[in-house]
Order: sequence, then structure tokens, then C-alpha cells
Amino acid sequence: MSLTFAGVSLAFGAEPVLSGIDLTVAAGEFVVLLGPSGCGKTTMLRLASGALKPGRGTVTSGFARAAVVYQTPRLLGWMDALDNAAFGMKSLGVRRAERRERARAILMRLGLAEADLAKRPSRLSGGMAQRVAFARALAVEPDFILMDEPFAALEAGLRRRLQDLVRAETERSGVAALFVTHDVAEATRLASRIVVLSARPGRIVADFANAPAREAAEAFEAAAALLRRSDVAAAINAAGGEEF
Ligand SMILES: Nc1ncnc2c1ncn2[C@@H]1O[C@H](COP(=O)(O)OP(=O)(O)OP(=O)(O)O)[C@@H](O)[C@H]1O
Repeated sequence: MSLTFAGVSLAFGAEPVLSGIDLTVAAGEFVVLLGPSGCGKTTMLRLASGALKPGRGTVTSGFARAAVVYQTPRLLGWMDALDNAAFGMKSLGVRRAERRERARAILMRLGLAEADLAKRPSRLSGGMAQRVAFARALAVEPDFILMDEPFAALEAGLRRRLQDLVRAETERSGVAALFVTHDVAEATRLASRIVVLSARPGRIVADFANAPAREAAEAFEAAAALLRRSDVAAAINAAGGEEF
């Protein structure tokens, strides 16, 4: 099972956004797409999920079930946390009692307290709401999970705790992941493989294996080493000298 981009290019009107993308994500891999703002990362996720078709080239997926986690939680306001997390299983024909049981177990692993389960999204903190969104994605037992800067809006300490949970949960289930970020330390904490995109139009400028950093200091050292790579430095310079 895998997802393959072969010679993919895409333009919005006259504006080229992605150029000549060749990429395969295999079962069990955790691929982080790292690149500057506007380089086409979200567009690549939309191509990967089938929401968008490429202008040139092909995107083919052999995965049976994909789930998406967005930058904002996108929970249903009239449902409590438990029903939100259970929601995705409905269309799979899972019975209500089992849906709620499965969702509860995942929410507990993700750090929600019993009292949080009956709360509507408006009463959840940003971090709690994003845990519920992640639980909703995991609950359908996907073999591929797409994540679009899911922690960008959260403060650094909370972001690190959620990164640890994402890594633990993806390792536990073996689900393949494609995760978009412009945070270099986040990439080094999560990825089994890091793919670096240039500024728009996005092209792949580096693609290398990464052993996920376990400690904060290790993540920062790995991030510094990544930024010293000549191929990555060239992409940053081409992006106007700004870091990702
Ligand atoms: N539907 C659309 N129509 C026209 N232009 C679009 C559309 N979607 C995205 N774009 C443009 O394509 C470019 C790439 O957008 P995309 O959201 O994929 O970038 P990104 O790398 O995810 O950026 P960021 O890190 O800022 O979220 C941007 O210039 C954006 O304005």
C-alpha cells in the first residue's frame, strides 16, 4: 500500500503552485512535508486526499481509508466531545454503543478527562478540541492519515505534548502519515522521513530519513543540523532568506 505522486504539476490560473512532484508514501511511513508559507503544502494534501486533481501527472493511492486532521478542529458545535470523536464511524456502519466505546478509549489515551467527554466544543480549550479532532480521525482506523499543521495555533509546550501523542498513536497503530508543517523542530520530532519543498512553485529539494527526536534539546539540535544542510539552505535562500 502506498500513495504516489508522479510528475505532478498544478497551477491556479496562470499561477504555478507545484512543479514536477515525485513522491511515494509507503505503509507505516511518517512523512513530514516541510516548506515555506505558500509553497503548496496544503495543495499537496488536497491532491493526496483526492479533493483536487493535478494539472499534469498522476496521484494514485492504494490506501483503503484516509482520515484528515486540519489546522482547526472543525468539530460539530451541537455534539459533545464523545459524539464528535465517534462521528466518523457512523458512515462505516459501526453501532452507536460501540462507536462511543471506541471513541472514549481513544479520548482517554489522548488525555481527556471523564468530565470533558460531555462538553460541547465551545467549552473545550483549543488543545482539547484538537485532541478530539485527532481522536475522530483515529477512530475510523485509517491506514493513512493526513495532517495539515494541526498544532500551528497552539502554544509551544502544548504543541510538544500533542506531538508526543501523535507519534505514540501513529507508532501504536502503524498508520502511514503525511504531515504538513513549516516548523523545523516539529518535523524532526515526528518524521521518519522529511521532504523539503522550495518556495512557490513548490518543488522537492530534499528528501531524507529522520530518526524522530525524543527530547526537546535533541529536536533543536536536529533542526539546526537540518538548516545547515546545503540543499535546505539553498531552498531557504531562494525563499528570500527567511526560515520556514
Ligand atoms: N483554490 C485556490 N485558488 C487559487 N489559488 C490558490 C487556491 N488554493 C491555494 N492557492 C494559492 O496557491 C498557493 C499555495 O497554497 P497552499 O495553501 O497549498 O500553500 P501552503 O504551503 O500550505 O501555505 P501555508 O504554509 O501558508 O499554509 C498560495 O499562493 C495560495 O494562495
